[in-house]
Amino acid sequence: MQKTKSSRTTKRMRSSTSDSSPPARNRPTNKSGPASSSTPAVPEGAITRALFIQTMQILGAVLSFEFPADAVLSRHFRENRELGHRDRGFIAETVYAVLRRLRWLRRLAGEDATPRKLLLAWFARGEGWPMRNFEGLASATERDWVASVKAATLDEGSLAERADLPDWLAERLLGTFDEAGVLALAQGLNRAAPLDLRANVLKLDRDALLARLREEGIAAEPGALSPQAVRLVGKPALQKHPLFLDGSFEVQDEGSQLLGLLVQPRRGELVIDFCAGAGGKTLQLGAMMRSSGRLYAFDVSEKRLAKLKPRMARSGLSNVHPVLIAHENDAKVKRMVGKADRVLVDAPCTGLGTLRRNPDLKWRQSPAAVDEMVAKQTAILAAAARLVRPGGRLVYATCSLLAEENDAVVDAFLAAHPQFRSLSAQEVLHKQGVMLETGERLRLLPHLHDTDGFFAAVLERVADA
Ligand SMILES: C[S@@+](CC[C@H](N)C(=O)[O-])C[C@H]1O[C@@H](n2cnc3c(N)ncnc32)[C@H](O)[C@@H]1O
Repeated sequence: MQKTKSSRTTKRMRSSTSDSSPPARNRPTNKSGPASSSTPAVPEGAITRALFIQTMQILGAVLSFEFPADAVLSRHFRENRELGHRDRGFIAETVYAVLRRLRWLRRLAGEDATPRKLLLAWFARGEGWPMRNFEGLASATERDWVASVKAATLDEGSLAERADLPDWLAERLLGTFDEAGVLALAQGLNRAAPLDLRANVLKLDRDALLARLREEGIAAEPGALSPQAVRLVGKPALQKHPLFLDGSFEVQDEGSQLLGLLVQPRRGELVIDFCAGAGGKTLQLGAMMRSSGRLYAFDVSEKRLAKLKPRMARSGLSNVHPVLIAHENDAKVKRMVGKADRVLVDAPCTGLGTLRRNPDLKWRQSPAAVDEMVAKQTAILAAAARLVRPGGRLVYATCSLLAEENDAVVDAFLAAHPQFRSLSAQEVLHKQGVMLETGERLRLLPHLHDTDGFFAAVLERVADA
């Protein structure tokens, strides 16, 4: 991507897209910084031509859907270190906004609209810019087009169009929700996610973390669901904060924290996090075990496991053992058959519950990808189940919203494995003070719980099986 200099600067903001470090994206304020002698003046609330072009180029790269949007943005920011925090925030927010409302924007701008047109349509209708803001950015002909977009009215459209979802996804969701439910869910998924922290209970409890943050002027509230969660009021930069560096907290969605509570590991146990990735849940489980017993972090991705290492060092945990496996039936897995007190399968999935953070996923996923995931999930769950000792617990979880990846996988597993029975997720949570009315299986939804979308089932291997 071509490098361009921008001038939308001044106020300190930041944008990081890694899942293991504090994020994240900024809300654009539509207020330009003071014009310097080297930059042309822009109307109040508008942006410079350079920033417009840069945003358009990145949007073009993202809309090829070759790579995840957060990877494209991270790479661009790495390669353009001169870009200020405010400009980064503006670019990231704008690209994400267009991805969220892509279907609507294509209806306004034309199905084959270029990134440039989509961007102009977003500023005109999504941001509601006045015509004067387009003067330095668009030609006279384009400004006529912008005026027509501003005036356009659309018919009601199909459910998928109204929900800004691909047809196949809206159809699948109709298997679980009614039309109003799909629309409410889609609206929840189109909002930006808040920033949640998890107190590392090995070092301090949630209330102590909250007090320390507030002492330093960071506005925060206790999480509504997880007793380990702190929800920040804004999105301050925390990557260099002493409490982050000393492992007092990690960034973790509050909904994701409930999965750790469903595993409910105890001191001295042998616990396996079968799909540990960069260890978001491993670290939580390790702290709940008070760094005792043995906690194996399996994953097939060397790159993801490598990201766990610095997090382990910060966390102060000494009970975590990362293990790279080739596949779910690796000999390293087989050695653990029947030995584990608890196994978590945080399965690879379509990730559709995380659309607040990864809005491009809805355009990148497909029915074929769902089928592929279901086959993988089924195989991983069966392999992981073999590790559970009689009387031990198995938790299957995804951040998908699709019944195919959730209930259907668990139902098929239970039908084929009579030695396992279902436990009530609600009861497991209630016993830990989380008074969520979730029923037998945990279902978290952004528009209802203000968390990412999660599903989890708690299973137990019967004692004499
Ligand atoms: C949803 S992510 C896990 C996220 C992680 N638990 C966390 O909290 O950060 C799913 C993980 O499953 C891993 N995976 C994929 N196939 C696997 C397999 N056959 N066995 C074990 N892990 C696998 C992926 O590499 C990925 O890291």
